[in-house]
Amino acid sequence: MISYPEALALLLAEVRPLDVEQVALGAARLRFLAADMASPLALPSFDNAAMDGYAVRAEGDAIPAGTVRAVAAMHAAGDTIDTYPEAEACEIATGARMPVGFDTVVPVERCERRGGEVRFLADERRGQNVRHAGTDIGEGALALARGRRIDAAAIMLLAALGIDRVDAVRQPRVAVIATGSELNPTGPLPPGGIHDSNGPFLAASLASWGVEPAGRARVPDVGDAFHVAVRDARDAGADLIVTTGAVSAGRFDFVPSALASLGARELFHKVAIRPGKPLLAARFDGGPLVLALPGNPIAVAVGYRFFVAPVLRAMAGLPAERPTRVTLATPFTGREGMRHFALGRVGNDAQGRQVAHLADAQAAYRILPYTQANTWLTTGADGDAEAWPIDPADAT
Ligand SMILES: Nc1nc2c(c(=O)[nH]1)N[C@H]1C(S)=C(S)[C@@H](COP(=O)(O)OP(=O)(O)OC[C@H]3O[C@@H](n4cnc5c(N)ncnc54)[C@H](O)[C@@H]3O)O[C@H]1N2
Ligand code: MOO
Repeated sequence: MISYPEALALLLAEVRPLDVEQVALGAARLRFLAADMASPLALPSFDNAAMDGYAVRAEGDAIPAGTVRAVAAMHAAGDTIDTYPEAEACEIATGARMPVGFDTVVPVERCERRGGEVRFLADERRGQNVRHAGTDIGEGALALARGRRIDAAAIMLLAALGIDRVDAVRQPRVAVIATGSELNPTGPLPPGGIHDSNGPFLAASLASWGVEPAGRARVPDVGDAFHVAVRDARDAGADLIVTTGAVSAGRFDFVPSALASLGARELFHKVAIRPGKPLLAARFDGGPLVLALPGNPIAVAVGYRFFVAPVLRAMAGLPAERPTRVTLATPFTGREGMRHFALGRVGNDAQGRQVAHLADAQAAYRILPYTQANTWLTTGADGDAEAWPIDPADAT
């Protein structure tokens, strides 16, 4: 049986990075930047007040308590006039550009205003409460690097820089097909029926990654519905088709033969992993990749996390994900020759060190421990473990 690294290498050899397209900032969330972005502006673009108060020109290093200054004007954020040549003090709002020659802001709480004058109640330092141009980012500096996910923080910076279009990687088009005659939507179940949870799980996971859906189907184990769903996904231009179930050894495990009859070339079937061993990968020449995940829910979670996500990363032009090293609270003994993917929780021990605990009672059919875990764990060479975010969309 093929090992996990061998299987992944075969799979990734089939992936080409997706094209780049220009996207409006409002539609760019969850995509990946296709190029480094240099800052077209300095931020802040001008020296401005950090507090509401009075702008003054300090004469020495300090302004002693009791100093009185004549107030010239109210200077608010967005005001275009910025010279008050005769003024001693200028009432100023947070964010307003510092008037020319003014260098210090005294917060209003430490001021006493009497008519046209202001008196300072405490000693003040020269230069305080001014945010200088370029102290967030300088003009021409690297704002965001290629491969950076355009998340809300990136959108905040891009918007502040006045950038309304970005070069981003095209979203991958992914179809999901859940197989199983026992599967039902939510609602009352017939005898022996279960609710489809793999389909909604994959749809949610793929949405959190930021894929473009290219079809979603739930098909029985008999008839030609699977063939139709695969053809529909190909016709919809899917880059990747993810199926669940019917891929192991049973009488109704038709996915391997159905994919072959549709003309898909098998890359591998069965990987030395737990859970998820029966997993199959195939490719339609000139068409989509197919990842056929075994039906048990946690085998689907593993298939998504450790096969689908690396493919999505490669499509985005990202390098392989790097897990963090963690110490296991109790040693983990898996089966020789198998790569085990375990659920766990990373937390602090009594000394404040980070340790990982394996979730109790893990099994491929048990969903509850998955909802309680905060990390995936794989065992490292030296008995320590590698920790991976539960949702690969959270990986950097
Ligand atoms: N004789 C053998 N039996 C099994 C083997 C094997 O190697 N030899 N492998 C076991 C392993 S490991 C797994 S995993 C499962 C995978 O089997 P399939 O991929 O063929 O999946 P199914 O039989 O269709 O389903 C397995 C299990 O998962 C439930 N399921 C399926 N789809 C969904 C869904 N959309 N939502 C929720 N639950 C789903 C299904 O009802 C079954 O309980 O095979 C072992 N057996
Ligand atoms: O390995 Mo299967 O994928 O346990 O459930």
